[in-house]
Amino acid sequence: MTLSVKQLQCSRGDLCLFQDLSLELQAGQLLRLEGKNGSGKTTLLRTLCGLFMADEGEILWRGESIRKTPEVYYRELFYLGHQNALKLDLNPLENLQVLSRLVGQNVSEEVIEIALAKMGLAGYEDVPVRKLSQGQKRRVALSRLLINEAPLWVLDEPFVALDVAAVELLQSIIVQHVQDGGMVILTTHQAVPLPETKMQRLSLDRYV
Ligand SMILES: Nc1ncnc2c1ncn2[C@@H]1O[C@H](COP(=O)(O)OP(=O)(O)OP(=O)(O)O)[C@@H](O)[C@H]1O
Repeated sequence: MTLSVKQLQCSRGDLCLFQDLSLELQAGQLLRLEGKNGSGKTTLLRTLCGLFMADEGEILWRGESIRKTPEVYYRELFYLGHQNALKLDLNPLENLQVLSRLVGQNVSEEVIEIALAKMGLAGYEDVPVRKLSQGQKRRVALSRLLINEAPLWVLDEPFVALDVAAVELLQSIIVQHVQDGGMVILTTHQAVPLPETKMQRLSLDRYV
């Protein structure tokens, strides 16, 4: 299981954010993407998820272009962007049910309740998401990490809005996923310790 990025170039308008960017990530590895505000981290993550078109280069998953076999790639990819992608009128349980059905998963209510409880949301299962705090909303979105089956996680600033306990919890979930042979690509401006021996770092500052 390998993700290969070859000579990628991305622009926003007339501004070239990065070019000739290549990387390779294997099972059991983590990539920490670094760079100042506006350097193109979100653009790169969105490009890796097929949500933004690169000017040049290619992205291969298991040796095949993600454009050629998108159904394989999207089954094995979990993307969490800045937005939590939650329906405010639905409660956490309903949100997670809908979101897992969208990716073809049928997760039982019990499994979702366990995930919510692990994320510190026991007792909030039936509360409409609009009544939750920012950090609680983020915790609902992050509960998806505990129920999805994708090996490749792409996480854009996952630690934002979390308190110290939730940061530690998320850290341990990421470490466990990597230990289990999964792959994680993330950005964070926070100094969160992650397992150095399994981690690659890539700074976009050298591309601008
Ligand atoms: N929708 C858009 N249209 C035009 N330009 C955009 C758009 N989104 C982002 N940009 C520009 O692309 C550049 C890279 O933005 P991007 O969000 O990828 O950076 P980032 O490294 O994730 O930043 P941050 O650390 O602030 O989240 C910025 O200069 C930004 O202004």
